Amino acid sequence: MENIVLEIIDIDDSGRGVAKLDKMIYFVENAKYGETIEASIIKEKKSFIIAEKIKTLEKSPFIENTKINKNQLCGVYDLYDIEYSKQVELKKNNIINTINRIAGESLTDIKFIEADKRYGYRNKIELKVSLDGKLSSFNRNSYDLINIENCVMTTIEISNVIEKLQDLIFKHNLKGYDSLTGEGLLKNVIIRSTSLGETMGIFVLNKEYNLRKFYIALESSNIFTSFYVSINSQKNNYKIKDLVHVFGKKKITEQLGDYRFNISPKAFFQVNKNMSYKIYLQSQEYIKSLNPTVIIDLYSGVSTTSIILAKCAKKIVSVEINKDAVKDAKENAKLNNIENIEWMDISAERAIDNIELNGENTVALFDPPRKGLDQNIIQKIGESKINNLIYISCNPSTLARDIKLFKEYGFRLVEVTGIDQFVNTIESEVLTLLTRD
Ligand SMILES: C[S@@+](CC[C@H](N)C(=O)[O-])C[C@H]1O[C@@H](n2cnc3c(N)ncnc32)[C@H](O)[C@@H]1O
Repeated sequence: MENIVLEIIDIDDSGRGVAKLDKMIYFVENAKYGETIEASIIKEKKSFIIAEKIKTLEKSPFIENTKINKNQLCGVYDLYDIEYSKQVELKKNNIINTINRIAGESLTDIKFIEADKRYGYRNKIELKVSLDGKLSSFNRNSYDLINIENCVMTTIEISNVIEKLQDLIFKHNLKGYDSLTGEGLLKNVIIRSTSLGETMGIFVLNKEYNLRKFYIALESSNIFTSFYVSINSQKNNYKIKDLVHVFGKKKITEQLGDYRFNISPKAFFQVNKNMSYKIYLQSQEYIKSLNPTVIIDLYSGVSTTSIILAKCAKKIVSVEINKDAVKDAKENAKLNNIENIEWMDISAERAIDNIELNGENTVALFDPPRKGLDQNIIQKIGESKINNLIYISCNPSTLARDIKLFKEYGFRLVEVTGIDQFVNTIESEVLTLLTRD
């Protein structure tokens, strides 16, 4: 089949370039927004075609000369060299089009809170290690490793850790891990930082191994405030299993406005400190306009939202499945002198059957993982007396699906706010307010 010429007019949710030709939609990996390419067809479906980029014919007019190379990205940042105003336009359109298409809305514009920093914002990173000990990151959708030089998207604290940690790994001859053979030692290096200058490190090892000398050197280098190790021998599984605390503090502390939060290694915390605070402040604005008696905070993590909203209601019910996060949350409430939160350390799906949903003036707030809400939760809320919902999401598609379902129970979409939490990627955080009479 002959190659075709495509102009990339959009970027989809998973970062692929989107083109239209003869009324057909094309998706192309690694295509830049705004460029014209030569491509070959890989797979033809009824309503779309997957194509492969052969070469760039005309460069995108939106590309900036950032001088950043792929060894400095340390992850997938499809928009890293696209000018910021275009990134904002793409993200806004992505949110608007997704909600209109899936939830049947007709939005023409939404509020969008732009990022305060283009680089140096990520407070968490996961790195892999090649067999010769080089800190690396996975290439998109594969186990291929890209050796890293430094990471332009991470906080300065994490960049400093990476530089010193690499030296120590080389000095002690630590072996990484080979995904093909399943051999080696150091599989995954997770690094977190906070704006108070604290850092946490977690090594995921392929097997038990005596690293005493390395740990002593690591501790005396003062790279990490807190350090843990986990063993996971399952082939190509890089996740944290049981954790062993090796040295330093057990938790690190972050500050948002006047609030402080202790975070344990398995607990979730938003990856962009400044922008996440804006999410919480926007939620607070919505809550203040609703003036509820009770707030039900489902998927509450270390209760960041519950604590920031605590003074706006008589009682908060905070629901989170991760028991470590709930322990942190209880400690965090004390740390911030908050006394009106009740916790449930079970799944939201189970909790929804045990929470009073028909009390006076209750608002439900959701902040689920990417897969969105369970149908049972939507049904229980839909059949309850709750008339106001705040839904925070990092995935516009599942958010839109759930909005559509809430609309069947009489809710209407009042406001949508996009927040640029994941700068230089197509992803955004989206905050919505839904109400019914
Ligand atoms: C996107 S995070 C939001 C956390 C918190 N609202 C924040 O802003 O930091 C989603 C949280 O949901 C929790 N989670 C995942 N599945 C859950 C479930 N089925 N029930 C309750 N919590 C769940 C995760 O552990 C995580 O803490």
